[in-house]
Amino acid sequence: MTLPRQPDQALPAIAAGLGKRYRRGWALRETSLVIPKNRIVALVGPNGAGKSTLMGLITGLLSPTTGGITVFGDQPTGRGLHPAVSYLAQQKPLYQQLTVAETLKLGARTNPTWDQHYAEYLVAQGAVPMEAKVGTLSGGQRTRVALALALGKRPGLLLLDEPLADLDPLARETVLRTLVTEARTQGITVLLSSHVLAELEGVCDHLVLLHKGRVLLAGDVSRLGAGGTPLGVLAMNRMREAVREDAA
Ligand SMILES: Nc1ncnc2c1ncn2[C@@H]1O[C@H](COP(=O)(O)OP(=O)(O)OP(=O)(O)O)[C@@H](O)[C@H]1O
Repeated sequence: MTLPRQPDQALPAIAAGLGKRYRRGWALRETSLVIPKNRIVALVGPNGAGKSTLMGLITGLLSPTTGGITVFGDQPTGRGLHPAVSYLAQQKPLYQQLTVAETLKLGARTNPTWDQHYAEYLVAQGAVPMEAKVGTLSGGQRTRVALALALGKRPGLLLLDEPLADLDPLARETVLRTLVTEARTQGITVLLSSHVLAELEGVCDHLVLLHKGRVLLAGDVSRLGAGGTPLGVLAMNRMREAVREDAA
């Protein structure tokens, strides 16, 4: 079994001080963030707030216009993902014609830190048949395979860009429960973007709230909501405040 990569414990998972401008304007401005390790982070904000852009900068698929970003102390190279990072985008990167077993084999071929036993265990836990073609699986089963592919790499940081959007509420809950268990037991930092604040409640212990390309709130939920305010209420209150400030 391949041992999980152990990022330097003294370094944060993500440290950023940057801006990102597309042709149409700034998607992120003066974004300053430090995300410690071993957190399950809710990345939330309205449409167009800059969540996917931030994910793209962390993966190195995008590069900052100003400033910089580090992931476990390293600057993204732009030549593929950091070895300790797994990224699961909304459109799950799976080949419909491959079987689940062939999909995992591909994971093994492309990831030096691949843990086949662990990936098979995650698939089996979801009762997904190994010989089934990916194209014949249900949405929930496909998400389970995509998650096994992402976690089989044994990442230190897992980025999930609205991965549960096409699942029914029960499947969402099951996948989230698996995710939290694995993140907690394996010491994985997870950055999870979602519009459904309620489903992040009790799952995420750290909040990053973006609005119009700015960080409105960032930190551990226990610290931000000192009186035990739930994550969803914290985020909604701060967003309403920002809308009022914009209107004033
Ligand atoms: N490739 C691109 N070219 C030009 N503008 C872009 C590009 N990608 C994003 N943008 C713009 O940057 C801003 C932030 O977009 P981004 O996709 O990061 O937001 P988001 O928070 O992920 O939104 P959503 O919740 O709708 O997915 C938006 O104004 C968007 O129109």
